[in-house]
Amino acid sequence: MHNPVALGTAESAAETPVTEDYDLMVIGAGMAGIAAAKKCAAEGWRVAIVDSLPYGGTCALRGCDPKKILRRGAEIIDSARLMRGKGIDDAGLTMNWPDLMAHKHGFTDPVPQSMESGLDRAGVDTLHGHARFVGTHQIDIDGTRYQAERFLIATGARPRPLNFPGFEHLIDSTDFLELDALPPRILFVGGGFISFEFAHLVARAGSTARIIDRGARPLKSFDPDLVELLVDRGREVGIELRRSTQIADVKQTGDGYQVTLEHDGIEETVEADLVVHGAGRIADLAALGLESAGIEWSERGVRVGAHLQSTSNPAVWAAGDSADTAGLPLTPVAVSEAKVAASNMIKGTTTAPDYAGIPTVVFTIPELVRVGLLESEATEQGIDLTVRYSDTSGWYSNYRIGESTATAKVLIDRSNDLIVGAHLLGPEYSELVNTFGLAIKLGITTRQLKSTTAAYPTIGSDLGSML
Ligand SMILES: Cc1cc2nc3c(=O)[nH]c(=O)nc-3n(C[C@H](O)[C@H](O)[C@H](O)COP(=O)(O)OP(=O)(O)OC[C@H]3O[C@@H](n4cnc5c(N)ncnc54)[C@H](O)[C@@H]3O)c2cc1C
Ligand SMILES: NC(=O)c1ccc[n+]([C@@H]2O[C@H](COP(=O)([O-])OP(=O)(O)OC[C@H]3O[C@@H](n4cnc5c(N)ncnc54)[C@H](O)[C@@H]3O)[C@@H](O)[C@H]2O)c1
Repeated sequence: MHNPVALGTAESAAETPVTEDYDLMVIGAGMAGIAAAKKCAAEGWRVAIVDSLPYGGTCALRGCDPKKILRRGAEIIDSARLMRGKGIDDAGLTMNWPDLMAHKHGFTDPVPQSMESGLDRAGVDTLHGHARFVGTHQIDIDGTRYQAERFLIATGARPRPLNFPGFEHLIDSTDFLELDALPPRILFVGGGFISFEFAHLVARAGSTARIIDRGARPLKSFDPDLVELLVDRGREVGIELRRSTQIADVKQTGDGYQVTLEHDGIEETVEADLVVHGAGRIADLAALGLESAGIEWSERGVRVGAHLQSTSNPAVWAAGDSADTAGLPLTPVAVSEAKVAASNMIKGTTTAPDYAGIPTVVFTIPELVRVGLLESEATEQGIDLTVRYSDTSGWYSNYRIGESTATAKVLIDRSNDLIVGAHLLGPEYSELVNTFGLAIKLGITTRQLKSTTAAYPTIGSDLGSML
């Protein structure tokens, strides 16, 4: 933790004294901000980082990591159920939510201190408070003013504001990951990552899950055939999906909620004990005073050029969920963009991030995975495709664990034998996709991939047969 010392006066008309003068100030101590701060400090730059919340950001504290710890409980319940009558008696097996939460806290609680210590060791000044631009090269942090030659905006994303009557009754993903108990009936607004992942979790914990999506197709960025298989598998464990349905309003009723749904002009009211926001996230920029620094932005993020520098203020860079780039709002993308932005600042270069081969996973049970192009995108690009579609449910790996929903769709460019997309639905396929990602990134042909030998029997040894 850094104690500021007053240095001089502000460069602009502002009269508040400027406390420090840095080579780089990073706003947001999530995965993007921390990666960039360390990289620039390693070059001998004077670097400061600030966050209004404990250090660690969404992924480590309120997203990927705690979510997947809680999912472990659901995995065990589901795995035992799949082995019912095959040697496992799952009668009486239950998820103890408070114990699972305590297990989660065992991971998340030490994160802020350990992140901050790592930054301290790297020579980065660690600041706390809400940052707001007050000039092209100045920010205010809770009444103290700082000046820097450059800024990296890495403020992440927040739930998209909703406007139907009663929206204030919804809890968001952060609240969900802190729940003391799971109530019996949970309704999720939106048919994306958050709703599907949480619905698969609560369904194994004994709650009923209902997902309301305003679109006809949930999980739109994934292969539509595989999404339908996942929806069917979800139905088997009690997850109900309503498509093309709007929320008309949410009313509190004693200790629960009445949610009025509207589909094709017809209204229907359903009961829920909890209503969860899974209707998308927007860049967290509205309270950052970007106008004071002439920084163009939208809800997609800070407008940046291909090398992540602001299109309107050359002192400003952006990375991760708060940058308007072609990269998806995912942790590996945030880290990769932050490293590219830092490298461009240090070397004065104009490198663009390379998003090729970065996989994305919906951590449902089983998991849904994508890397590379969708089949429709590849066809639109005129690629002469071979589509290798395999129902892998009967393969040894899935037979062994009793899973009856598993599929692979691999898209291969016939002209050069390169994989352009891989879409998988099945247990442990979130590990297998990393090999597909490697092949896409490094331009490994299917012939070369098939020439490698995996340990047997492993999920990796199924890869050759998927090609
Ligand atoms: C429930 C959930 C599950 C997810 N699961 C996955 C997953 O499994 N895999 C995956 O790849 N991605 C996942 N994501 C997405 C992933 O968490 C984000 O893409 C990633 O955290 C973005 O990192 P970031 O550094 O850009 O922003 P963040 O980690 O959000 O960090 C931004 C930081 O900026 C701070 N901040 C904001 N405004 C200010 C301000 N004005 N002053 C000071 N500080 C400020 C915030 O407090 C925050 O700590 C998930 C997201 C959610 C919500
Ligand atoms: N495993 C992961 O990598 C992971 C997990 C969770 C979140 N995330 C990140 O967080 C982001 C946000 O997740 P998310 O699930 O909130 O959003 P999302 O963008 O994945 O899905 C939002 C869904 O909500 C629907 N929707 C929007 N407004 C609605 C309304 N008023 N009523 C009904 N439906 C509505 C949309 O049609 C869409 O299907 C994701 O884009 C993802 O990048 C990633």
